[in-house]
Amino acid sequence: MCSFFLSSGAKVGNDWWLKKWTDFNGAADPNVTLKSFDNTAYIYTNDGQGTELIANTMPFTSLIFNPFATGKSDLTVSATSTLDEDFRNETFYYLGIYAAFGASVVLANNLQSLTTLVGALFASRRLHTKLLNAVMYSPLRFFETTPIGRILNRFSKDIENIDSAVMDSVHYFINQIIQAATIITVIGSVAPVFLLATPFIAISYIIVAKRYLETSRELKRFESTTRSPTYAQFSETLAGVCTIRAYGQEERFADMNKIKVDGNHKPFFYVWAANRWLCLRTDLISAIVVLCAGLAVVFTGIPAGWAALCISYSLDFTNALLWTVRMHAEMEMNMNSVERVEEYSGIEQEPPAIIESNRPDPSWPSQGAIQVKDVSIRYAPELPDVLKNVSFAIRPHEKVAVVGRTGAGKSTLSLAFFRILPISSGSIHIDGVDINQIGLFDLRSRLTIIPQDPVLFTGTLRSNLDPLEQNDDQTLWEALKRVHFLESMQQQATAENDEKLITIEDSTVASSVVATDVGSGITLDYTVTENGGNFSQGQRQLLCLARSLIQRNKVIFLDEATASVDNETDAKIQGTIRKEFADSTIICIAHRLRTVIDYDKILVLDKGQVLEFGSPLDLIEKSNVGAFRSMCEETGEFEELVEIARIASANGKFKANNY
Ligand SMILES: Nc1ncnc2c1ncn2[C@@H]1O[C@H](COP(=O)(O)OP(=O)(O)OP(=O)(O)O)[C@@H](O)[C@H]1O
Repeated sequence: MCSFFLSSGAKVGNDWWLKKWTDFNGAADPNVTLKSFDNTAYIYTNDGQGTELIANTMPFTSLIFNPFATGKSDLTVSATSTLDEDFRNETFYYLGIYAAFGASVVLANNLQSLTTLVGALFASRRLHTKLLNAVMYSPLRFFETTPIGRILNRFSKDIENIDSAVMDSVHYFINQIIQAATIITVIGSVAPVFLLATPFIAISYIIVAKRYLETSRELKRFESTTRSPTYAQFSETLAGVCTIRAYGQEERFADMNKIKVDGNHKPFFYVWAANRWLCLRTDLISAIVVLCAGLAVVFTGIPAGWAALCISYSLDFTNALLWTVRMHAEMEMNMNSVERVEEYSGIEQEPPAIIESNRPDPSWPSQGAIQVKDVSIRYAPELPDVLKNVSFAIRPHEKVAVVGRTGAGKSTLSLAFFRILPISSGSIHIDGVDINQIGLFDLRSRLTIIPQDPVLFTGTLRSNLDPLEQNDDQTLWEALKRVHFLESMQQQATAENDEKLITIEDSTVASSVVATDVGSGITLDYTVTENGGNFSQGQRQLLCLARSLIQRNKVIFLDEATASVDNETDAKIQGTIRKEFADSTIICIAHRLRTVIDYDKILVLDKGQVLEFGSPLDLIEKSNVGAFRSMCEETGEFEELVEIARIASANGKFKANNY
C-alpha cells in the first residue's frame, strides 16, 4: 500500500529543501530515492535489478504521484507537512531578498538620477559662467573675427545640450555597458564554453562601433558648424529687413536661407542613415551571439532551464549592444558641445578690470589734463598701424575737436583712451596716471563716451539713464531737459496728434512730462525697445548725452554725438555741452566744422598721424596749405567760420558760436 502525504501547493524548489525530503524518504523506504534537479523532483525505486523513475513533478509544481497508476502499489512513499513549513519559510526568505533587490534598484535608480541631475546642473552652470566670462571679457578683435551666429550657437544649442543631453547619454551609456557585460557574464557562467566566442564578439563590436562613432561624430560636427551660418544669416536678415525689402530682395534672402537650412539638415539625415547601418551590423553580431549561446548550450548539455536562460539573455544582447554603441556615439556627439564651449574659455582676454596694487584715487581724474605720447595702435597684430606715433597734450578743462577725413583714425583715437584697442607703443596719461597701468574698470568708469552709434538697452528710460539706480528722478528729468530730449518728444507727440496736448511740467515732485491724454504721456518708466528702436537716431543720441550728463565725469568723448540731429537741435545741444561740461575736458570728434570752430584746440588727423594741432584761429589763418583751413574752405562757409573763430578767440572760448 502506498501512502504519500504532500499538502497542496508544496513545491520542489532547491537542493537544500529536497535533500531533507530525500533523507526523510530514504529513512521511510530505502528502495526509494528522491532526487531534485532544476526545480523538478524525481522519485526513483530500486527493485534490485535497476533504478526506475516512477514519478516526477513539473518544474516548480506540486508533486503529484498516483502510485496505483505506476503499478507500484506496494511502494511506500511518505512525506510530512514539515516540508510545507520549510517551504513557507524559504519562500518568505527569498521573497524578502527579491523585495530587497527591488527596493535597492529603485533607490539606486533614484540616487543615480539625482546625482546625474545635480551633477549636470552644476557642470552646466560652471561651463556657462566660464563661457559668459570668456566672451564678456574678450577683446574687440574677437567680436570682429567671430561671426555672431557662432557665438549664439555656443550659448543656445551647445549649452542646451550640456544642460539636458550630455549627462543623459553618459548615464545611458554606462547602463548599457553594464547590461551588455552582465549578459555576457551570465551566459559565460552558465555555459563557459560560450566565452570562447567573446573575443570575436568584442572585435566585431570594436570594428562596428569605431566606424559608426567616427562617422556620426563627423556628421554631428558638420551639423553644428552648418548651424552657425544659418543663425548668422537669419539674424543678419532680421537686422537688415528694411534694406532687403527696399531693394526687393526678399526672395533671394529666403532662398539663401533655404540653402543654409538644407545644408544644416543634410548631416542630420545622414546621422539617421548611419543609424540604420549600425542596426544592421548589431543585429548580425547579435544573431551570431545567439548562435554561439545555442551551440554552447547544446554542446555542454546543461539542463533546459539554464539553457532557456542563456538563450533569452543572448536575445537581449541585440538590444544591449545596439544601445551601447548608440549611446556611446550620442555621448561623444554631445561631448562636442562641451568641447566647443571649453574652446571659448581659452580665448584671449582683456587686461584685468581692477589692479589692486595700482588703483587710482577715487577723485581721479579731477582736472582732465591729458598727455598723449607717441601712441601707435593697430586693430590686429597682423594689420598695419592705424594711429602712428600720435602725440599731443590737452590742458585741464580744454575743449578739443578732432577732425579729419573719413578713415583718418578719429574714432580709433577714442578707442585708445578706453583701451578697447591695446596701445602697441607710446603712452596716454590722464592727470599724471598712465592709463595702461590701471585696471580697465577703474579707467572706463571714470571716462564718458557718447559714441557714433548710440547704444540703448531694452528697458525703460530710467534703466537706460541710470542703470545702477544711483540718482533720484529729479536728476534724471533735469538731464533729459537739458539735452532737449523732452522737447523733441513733445514735438513728436504734437505732430502725431495735435489734439493731445503735451505739457512739460516743472513740478519739483517729478518734473515729468505729462500728457492730457495718458496714452501719449512720457514717464521715466517709458518703454525703450530693443536698441532704442522706438526712438529716432537723434533722440537716441540725446538719451546717451543725458546719460553722460548724469555721470558727470571730467573727461568726455563725443564721437560725432550730434551727427544725426538737425542743425537747430545740434546748436541747442552744443549750448548744453558748453554749459554743463564747462569744467570737463572734452574731446569731440566732429564732421560739422561749424560745431567745433569755437573750441579751444583743433587736432587734425590724417592717415593716423597728427597733421595740425592748435587753436582754430591759428590753424584757419595758416597759409593756403593748412589742412584745417582747406577743410573749412570746402564747407562753403569759410568766411563765417573765420568770423566765429575770431570772435571766440577775442571773447574767450565757447561764447562765439551762437548759431
Ligand atoms: N575693426 C577694424 N578692423 C580693422 N581696421 C579697422 C577697423 N575699424 C577701422 N579700421 C581702420 O582704421 C582706420 C581708421 O578708422 P576710424 O574708424 O578710426 O576712422 P575715422 O576717422 O573715425 O572715420 P569716420 O570719420 O568715417 O568715422 C580706417 O582706415 C579703417 O580702415
